[in-house]
Amino acid sequence: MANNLEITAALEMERVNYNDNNNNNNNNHDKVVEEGVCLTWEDLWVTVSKGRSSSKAILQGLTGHAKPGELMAIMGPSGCGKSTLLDALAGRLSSKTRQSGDILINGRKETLAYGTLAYVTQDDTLITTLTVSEAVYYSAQLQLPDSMSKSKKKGRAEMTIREMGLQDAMNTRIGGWGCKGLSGGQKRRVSICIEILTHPKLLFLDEPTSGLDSAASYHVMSGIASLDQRDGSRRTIIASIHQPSSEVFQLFSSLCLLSSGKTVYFGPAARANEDIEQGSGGAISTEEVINTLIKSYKASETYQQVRREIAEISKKDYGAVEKERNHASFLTQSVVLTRRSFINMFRDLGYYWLRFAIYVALSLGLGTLYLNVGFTNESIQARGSLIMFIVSFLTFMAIGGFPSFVEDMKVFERERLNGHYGAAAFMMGNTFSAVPYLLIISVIPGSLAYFLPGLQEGTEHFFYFFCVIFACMMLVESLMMIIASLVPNYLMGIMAGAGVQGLMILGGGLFRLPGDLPKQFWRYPLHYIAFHRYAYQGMFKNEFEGLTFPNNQVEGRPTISGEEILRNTWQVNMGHSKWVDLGTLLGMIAFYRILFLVIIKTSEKLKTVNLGKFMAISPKQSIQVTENPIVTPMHGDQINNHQYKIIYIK
Ligand SMILES: Nc1ncnc2c1ncn2[C@@H]1O[C@H](COP(=O)(O)OP(=O)(O)OP(=O)(O)O)[C@@H](O)[C@H]1O
Repeated sequence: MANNLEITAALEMERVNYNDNNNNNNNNHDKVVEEGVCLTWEDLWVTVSKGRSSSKAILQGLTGHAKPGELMAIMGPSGCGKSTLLDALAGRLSSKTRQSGDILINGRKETLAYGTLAYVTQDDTLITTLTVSEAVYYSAQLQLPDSMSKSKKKGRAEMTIREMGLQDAMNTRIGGWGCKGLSGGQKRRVSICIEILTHPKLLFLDEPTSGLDSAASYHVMSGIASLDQRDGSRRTIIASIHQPSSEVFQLFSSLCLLSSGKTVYFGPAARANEDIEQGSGGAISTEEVINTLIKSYKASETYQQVRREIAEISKKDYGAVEKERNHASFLTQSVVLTRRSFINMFRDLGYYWLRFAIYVALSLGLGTLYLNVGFTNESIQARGSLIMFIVSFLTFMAIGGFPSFVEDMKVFERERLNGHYGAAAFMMGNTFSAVPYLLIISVIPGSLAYFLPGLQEGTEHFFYFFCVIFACMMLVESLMMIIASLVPNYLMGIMAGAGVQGLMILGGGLFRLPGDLPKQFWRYPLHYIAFHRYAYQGMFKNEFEGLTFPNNQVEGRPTISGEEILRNTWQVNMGHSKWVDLGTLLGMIAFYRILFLVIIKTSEKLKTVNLGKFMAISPKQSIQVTENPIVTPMHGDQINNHQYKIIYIK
């Protein structure tokens, strides 16, 4: 932990850097080299296909620009395409949509480095158990390069929190059980802090004031508006916004007003009212005004002015955009994510502690039910059913952590989409952070369930028992993470998880002995892929091998050996040792985790085009057109008139 002196020094350095930046910017103005990112878009169409032969145009030929130092509002009624425009400009459209037109950076096709673009989503998916300073500092560690010292990262985090006016809430937890936490506006500002840590040049905000009252909206928006003045880095900020108050509206320098995916007004926010009044040509109702404006917009002087400005932008020298920025290494990200997740689990009572208490209670229940089970012939059945309960039900209970897994996935999806870290680092953090808790559950409740009934004596036997419980719990958690990455909500996840585990328990070879399992499905493949099979068999060998019981069934044979019971009663495969069964379980953990990684990597490819990186697009240069592009009729007349190209994004 960096001490306060170091942090103060780092804060001071950040300020000096900002001032230097400011001076450089001013100097650059003298040399007519503009700083920052200028975004232009021309004839931008976005469509989604509706069935085989038709598609719906969400954005219809939009043209505009956002310059450095500008705060632009995208406004319009619900469903007019604000979020779609924002996503298109940020390169985050889902791969299900199609896009055509030019989106350029500083008049050119450029790729912005990681960290120079940020996107603040509408939902505040935050880890609620963390305090504001922890949440922002963990993010700083995940995003800023390893070469930056800890104290500098801490300084950057603190500076950003102050920039967004959250200094008084620095040590307040965001939310969580039994904690009032932050207000909606404060949460929104934490989300913004997390995204601006890298000092992005281009900042997108999707409805930053949604759900907030007018005072909170003003607080959030004035924080955003003043970002530029505070660090002088001439950011280009674009925000979609719904019905802002006049105070909030005055903070914007330009406005893009949409209706049904078309431009109603584009230009300086201060002139909007006047221009709209003039352009509406005496129309009275809002609908009439909008229709008149849409019709006249492309023939208007305002539109010609926008086109002239775009042409000018392409001629201006904005200097080179940053091509590459350093990022925290995979190892750092894995360690930070493990630590963050560990703390989250520690503070979230429902995650492990409640489960731990229930495990203790159940294990005490088992201990008293099977107390000193003894070595009678009846104890054979008792030992068997005890193991069956432990392997099936105690591990099944890991399903209780499912809502938390879903929350983890939401945070991951936001952070991953914004390019904070990779899927592999998340998988590592998620795997290792759970290990200490599962070890505690395996040792303490495991000991109660083992020693109270008096299962087979010996350190090796208990060690094996503990390893199998631990492996099974890791497996159930891994399985649940796979399910969490596939289902849309936790109710469906819990049902799917319970269903899959129920089938595996049935096919494990205990409720129906392996030889009696129907061949189709139950034996091949279920019996072999259900981890319960290896857990049951390993646990049975561990318990029965080496023991002898009285035989009260066959006359003339006073005893029966554990090996005979395994072979004849439980049909256990004695061809390999119990350690092979344990090894198989450990191998399955690795397999499940790799499968989880593959699924999240595949699904993120399907969901979006860019991850954290932004690539300006131009139909002529950067987008690959499929060999035989199917040109879908899309508001046919307009397409033909304007000769739009339909472009398929890879
Ligand atoms: N991937 C998609 N598939 C189908 N329709 C879509 C898709 N994305 C957006 N739409 C539709 O396009 C229209 C515009 O959606 P968008 O979310 O951009 O509107 P919005 O102006 O941001 O609305 P709101 O203010 O309510 O958030 C809506 O009718 C929406 O249903």
